[in-house]
Amino acid sequence: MGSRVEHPAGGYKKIFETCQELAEPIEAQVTGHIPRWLTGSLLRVGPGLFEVGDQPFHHLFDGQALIHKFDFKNSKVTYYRKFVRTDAYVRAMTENRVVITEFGTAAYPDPCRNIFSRFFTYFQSIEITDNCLVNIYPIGEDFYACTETNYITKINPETLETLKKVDLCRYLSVNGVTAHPHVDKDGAVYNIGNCFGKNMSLAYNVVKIPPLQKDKSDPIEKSKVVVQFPSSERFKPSYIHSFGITENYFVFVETPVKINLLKFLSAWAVRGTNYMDCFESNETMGTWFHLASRNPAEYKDYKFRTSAFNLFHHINCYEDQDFIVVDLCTWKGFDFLYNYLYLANLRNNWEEVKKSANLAPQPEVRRYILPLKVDQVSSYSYFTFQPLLMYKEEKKKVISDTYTSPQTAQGKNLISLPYTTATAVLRRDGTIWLEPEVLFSSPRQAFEFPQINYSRSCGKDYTYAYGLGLNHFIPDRICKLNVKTKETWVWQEPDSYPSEPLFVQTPGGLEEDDGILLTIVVSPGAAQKPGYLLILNARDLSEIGRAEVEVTFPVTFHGIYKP
Ligand SMILES: CCCCCCCCCCCCCCCC(=O)OC/C=C(C)/C=C/C=C(C)/C=C/C1=C(C)CCCC1(C)C
Ligand SMILES: [Fe+2]
Repeated sequence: MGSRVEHPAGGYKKIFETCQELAEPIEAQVTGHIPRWLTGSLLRVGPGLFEVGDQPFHHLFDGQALIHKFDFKNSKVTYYRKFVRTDAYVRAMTENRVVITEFGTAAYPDPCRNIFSRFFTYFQSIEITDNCLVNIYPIGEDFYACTETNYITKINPETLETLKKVDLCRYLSVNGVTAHPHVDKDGAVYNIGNCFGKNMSLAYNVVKIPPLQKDKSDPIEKSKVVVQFPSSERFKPSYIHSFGITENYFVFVETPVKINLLKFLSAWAVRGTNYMDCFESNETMGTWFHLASRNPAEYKDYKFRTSAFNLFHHINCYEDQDFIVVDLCTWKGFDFLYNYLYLANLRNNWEEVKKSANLAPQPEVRRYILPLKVDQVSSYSYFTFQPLLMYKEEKKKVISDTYTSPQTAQGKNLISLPYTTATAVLRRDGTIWLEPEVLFSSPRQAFEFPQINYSRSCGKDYTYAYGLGLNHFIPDRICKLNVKTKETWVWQEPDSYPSEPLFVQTPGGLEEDDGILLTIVVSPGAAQKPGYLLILNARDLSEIGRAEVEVTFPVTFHGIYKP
């Protein structure tokens, strides 16, 4: 699955270019075939406008949200796209400048206003962005586009019109939530977000938006916090991009990528800095795993620790006997990966792109296993927990802190599942040190933007994960990974740049991988049309069909298939 493909022509630069929205849907030219049962829409979102007037956006996560839609009906395919009319977009268009600060681009006060009015604007409270470029998810019968702040934007999934902006802070005690909620079979939506409470008390809140109400009222109005995870540091919550859920547990991985709240609340408002300026790495804490039970919703005070990594995407988690299996797309080390995702880096020539990726954290798909039965040992282990300071020398410390005794499980591997090499070792200070089993690793070749057969396998034992292959950050292949055998499959074509593959199950399909993958591909080479929707057989990644259009697509992050 590790790609050896090179991109000297730099065709990937196309996916970081501004495009126009469409006045109406365009019909695509189909080759191969479109399964007759595929009747629905593929909705995806990403940045579509990378500059306003003469002001460029600097970071991959700054461009203004553009929604893409492929409709499938009677084996015909149409394509449509529209910018979301967020406040960030509408005000930028109106004033022809960046008005709301984005992730890596600060907005400056209107130069036309006089010096006194500009001075006061500097001290106004921070205007949080509603630029919903990351994902789309259902709540009740509605669809929302989102970023990771407290604002989500309701859209019409047919016309792509923007319907309303919702401030989650009005209903929930959170400052933002992830763009990766879990949606239960009954339609309940679970998510997690930072909560900066009274007296600067910090926590991570798991929230639940209930399913569609009998009286058809808006489920968001009935949303509530179900459980809280504590923060490892008083003023510095960790950045969270996704979380895990099993039948009975929530899994939260607290990484060393920290948001410095003091910087966020003070410096930014005064000096016109941006979100990226508020991040820092904790070089000593490593990574902490947390668990909470779902019913009753209760935090479980295990102290699972491992070495430092960045985490954006959980693949899946499940319970097996007295263990929780947690599969993750990790990036090794505490250096924040987003530091390497400035557009200037990604738009560089291929040799430069490779140089920069060589300096960044390296990707690895890992399986961690959390033992649930550690009570009998913790009762007589020395359990006054102190933050560990010596993670740099972790291996040495594991040896000196642990000892094997006939009465306790200290120093022994607590994992007894026969199929894994992952370990969990109880240490004298009461922490449980985890070492992963590596499911996939290849230098600077990431298996990212993971997907599974979600309706069948989320939170359950499973076999297959699908993902986008990143070659020095450039998306150039679609991958499938058997998480049990580590067997891999790849779809790849020269000078072609695909997106996250969404799995759609074949109606009545019996096997976990009975289905198709939908991905949108940019192919700027002259010999073909510049963009297409690609349908792959999820069994072996062979091509079933493609629907080509005369336009390219800027990068998209996530999306959904709406049957
Ligand atoms: C698809 C191909 C991509 C090509 C290159 C990609 C390389 C990618 C490497 C893999 C990892 C990818 C992770 C993708 C993550 C993603 O989609 O991130 C988008 C995240 C965004 C836009 C986050 C916005 C967060 C904000 C604005 C947070 C704001 C806040 C704070 C920082 C502190 C206070 C609270 C608040 C306001 C929520
Ligand atoms: Fe994501």
